[in-house]
Amino acid sequence: MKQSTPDRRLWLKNPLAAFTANDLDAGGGVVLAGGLIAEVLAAGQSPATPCEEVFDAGRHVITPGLVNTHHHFYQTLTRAWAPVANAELFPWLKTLYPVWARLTPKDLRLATTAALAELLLSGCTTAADHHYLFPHGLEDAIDIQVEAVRELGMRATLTRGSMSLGEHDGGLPPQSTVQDPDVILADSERLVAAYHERGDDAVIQIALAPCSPFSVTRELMVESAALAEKLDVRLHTHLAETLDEEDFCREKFGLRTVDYLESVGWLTDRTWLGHGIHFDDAEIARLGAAGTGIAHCPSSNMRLASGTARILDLEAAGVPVGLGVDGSASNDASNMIQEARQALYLQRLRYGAGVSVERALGWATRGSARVLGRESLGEIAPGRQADLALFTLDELRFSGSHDPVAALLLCGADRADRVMVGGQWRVVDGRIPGLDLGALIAEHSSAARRLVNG
Ligand SMILES: Nc1nc2[nH]c(O)nc2c(=O)[nH]1
Repeated sequence: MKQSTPDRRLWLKNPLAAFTANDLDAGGGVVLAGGLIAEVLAAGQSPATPCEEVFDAGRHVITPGLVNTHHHFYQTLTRAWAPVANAELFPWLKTLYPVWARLTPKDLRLATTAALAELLLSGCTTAADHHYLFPHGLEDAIDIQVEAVRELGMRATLTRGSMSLGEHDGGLPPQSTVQDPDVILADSERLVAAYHERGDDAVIQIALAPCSPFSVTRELMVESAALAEKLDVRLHTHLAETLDEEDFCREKFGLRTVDYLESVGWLTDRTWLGHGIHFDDAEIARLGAAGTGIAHCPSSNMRLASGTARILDLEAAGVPVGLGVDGSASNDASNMIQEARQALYLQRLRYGAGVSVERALGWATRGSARVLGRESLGEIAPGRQADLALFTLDELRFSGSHDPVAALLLCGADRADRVMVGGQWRVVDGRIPGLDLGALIAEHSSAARRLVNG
């Protein structure tokens, strides 16, 4: 497979259509050089200087690489598991924790690769993961994930998740799944030193991610915020996902969720929150003033019947909004282009049919990049990273469609034909070069069976 090299310019010429996530017209295509977008050409324009390589994009709709802001990769091993198929969050978690506690290093490697491959094939170039289970033998969970990300050539924000509030102390998770806060904080510091890259072209970033109000002590939230400040990394947690969680916060801390967030020093623009559903008007205004981001997870929120996030109100208040597929035990897919469709339709139910396809694609691209603090991603503009997804409309599902960009979501695109990360092709003709998908599916499925059967 021919890859672009720093000294060669590649012109993706005359696409069928392009969504740039800004006002630029990319009808003439995009010129890439040195891992960056060098030029965005309006219809009829040619590159300023000749390009060594030209790719005819006449069959392709080009978008920025999609960015996923919330996931739990390991949960690909517990998709569509009958005991929790019809459960809401708290019983769902309580049934799944003991299963997840049996996770091995091999399971996590397979689950991470499966999740990343599925995301990549759906047009996703940057993925955030929230890994919060570190059973005995899996202390190096994030190290395993780093390897898998590098093998697939994607970008990732891997969050060092944690649980420290077990059942004995009034929390939800079994005692066997929680860790000592000192161990959590020391490992967090180690991971940032080992892997966190800074700069526009960063491949791996690390963030700190105590799991949720009902699985983490107040003290760990405070100490994680202080550590994130010291190390200058981002903070992530679940918040305002369900009314059960709201009741828990009131009973345990005597506070509503946003008051709790503020009381532990997390109401800042360093933080992004998974879900963010149950906020009142005043809380939305406070989140907007603070610049705290939201990972909107529509499929999961419908699957677990958690509620509908007030995304347009959040955006109007200044909250950065991106999309997350959430863990694959509550979606149960890891497909970013489908998630954009789910977001479009769920938000139309709340706000009406005026919510546009472009707005939903904007959440999946530029919005998500902003939520992860990665403004060099998520947009087709000169100087941005050359992370792109190219979709064809050759399948039956698109036949008879007219507007190619609208067709992506309205006709239900589910797979990219080509995906590029930092100027390198990572998906070609709908396949990931070098990945034996059949073998991965066989091994991953067998690991999943072993895991649930104990
Ligand atoms: N959707 C999810 N919500 C969660 N809260 C929590 O503490 N863990 C989870 C999770 O895995 N998924």
